[in-house]
Formats: sequence, C-alpha cells, structure tokens
Amino acid sequence: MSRQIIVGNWKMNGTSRDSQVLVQALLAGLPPSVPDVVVCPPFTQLALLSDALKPTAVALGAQDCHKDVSGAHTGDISASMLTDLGVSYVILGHSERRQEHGELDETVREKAVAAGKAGLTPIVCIGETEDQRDSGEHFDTLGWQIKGSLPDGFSGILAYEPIWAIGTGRAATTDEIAETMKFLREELVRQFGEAGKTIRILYGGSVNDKNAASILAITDVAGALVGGASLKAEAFLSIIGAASAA
Ligand SMILES: O=C(CO)COP(=O)(O)O
Repeated sequence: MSRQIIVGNWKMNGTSRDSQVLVQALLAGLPPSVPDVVVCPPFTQLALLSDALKPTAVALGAQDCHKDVSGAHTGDISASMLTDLGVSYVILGHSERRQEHGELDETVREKAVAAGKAGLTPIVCIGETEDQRDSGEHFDTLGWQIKGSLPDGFSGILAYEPIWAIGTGRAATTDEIAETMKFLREELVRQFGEAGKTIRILYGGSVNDKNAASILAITDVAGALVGGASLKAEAFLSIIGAASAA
C-alpha cells in the first residue's frame, strides 16, 4: 500500500497562540516513520506556521482559494498568494463552503485548475446529504460531483466526506465507506481512464483516534481528512500513528 496522507482541517478555530501550541505538540509527538501529514489552519495563521513547519515533515494547507490569480475580489485569497507563503495543499469545495457560500461544482473545478497552475495540490471534497443517502441517490450525487468538480487532467486528491458524518460523531460504517470507495474508483476510471486509477481518495467525517485504524485499512482509502480531532494533538497523533501502521 502506498504512503497514506492525513490532513487536519482546522476550519475557523484557534488563535495564533493556540495554533503554535498545537503544532509544537504535534512536532514533538510525531512517530519516526510518518505518513504525509498536512495541517490546514485559517488563512490568518498560515504565515506564522509556515516558518514553524518549514524544516519539518508536516506540510501546510489552506482551506480555500480564489479561481483568479489577482484582481477585484474583496476578501479573497489567490492560489499564488498561498504558494508565496509556503503552502502546498488547498482544500476545495468543502461542504461547509458549498452550503454557506453557495459554491457550485463549476466554481470548485475552476479553483482546482487555479490551484494546480499555482503548484498547489488540490484536495477536492464531495459528499452526499443524509436525505440523498436515505433515498438511494448518493452514488448519482457523487458521480455528478466528480464530473462537475474535477477538471480534465486532474492530478490532485479527492476527499469523500458524507455531509451527515461531518461533526456528528457518526462516521460512515466501514461497509458504507468500502462500497463508496469502490464506486468512486470506478467513476474516476470512467472519467479519467488510466489516470483515474492513481487519484488518491481520502475519507472524512468524524474520523477519530478510535475509528481511524479500521477506516484507514479499507481498500482504496488513501488517508483521512480530519476536522474536530485534528485540533487535539493527542487524537491527531494517534490517527497519524494508525496511518503509519496501515
Ligand atoms: O469536515 C471535516 C473535515 O474536512 C470532518 O470534520 P469532523 O472530523 O469534525 O467530522
């Protein structure tokens, strides 16, 4: 199995002091053989953490970027502004942005193109609502999201985050994840041919220190996108430990 990737999405949490403390605790507790580890703090803490993380095995990610390189976009941040700060990954199309900011698949696709051009690795999120799963529309939804959100020649990471599992403490079951991973892989191959076989797929949604090992052992799960548990050094380190052992 190839090296796994564990991504911490801190969302809109923490002061600069909190993030420095968290990062120091993470760096102090990293196991000798680490998977790829990425932390995605709020924009305001990127510059600060960039210096702290530069010489380490932990990479820096952002939680969004604009589709344009520069211009009249008040309050936005471009992909090249992120690379300028030493950022290497960017989460795009998270369900919270899709819901709170009305982001559509097409916008997510344009952002993924911009991220790729700037040298960032996009982590594009997709996921169904509880209603869509209950009514058996989840695979259709995910298929459309892949088609709409991933640009031609996509070489980033796909994150499957069922919306009903985010922040609820109710992760998808290993059977649900396994079945969905199989579907996603088939869909990626259908849309991208041979290249679709190599796109890494993460699972996200209530991943914690207790369930990480069983989730990371599922075929085709290449890692985890972690929200709440990534804010606690001990829990995040234990997820990183599970990935090292997977
Ligand atoms: O949204 C998520 C990561 O992007 C998942 O959040 P939780 O791990 O808090 O459920």
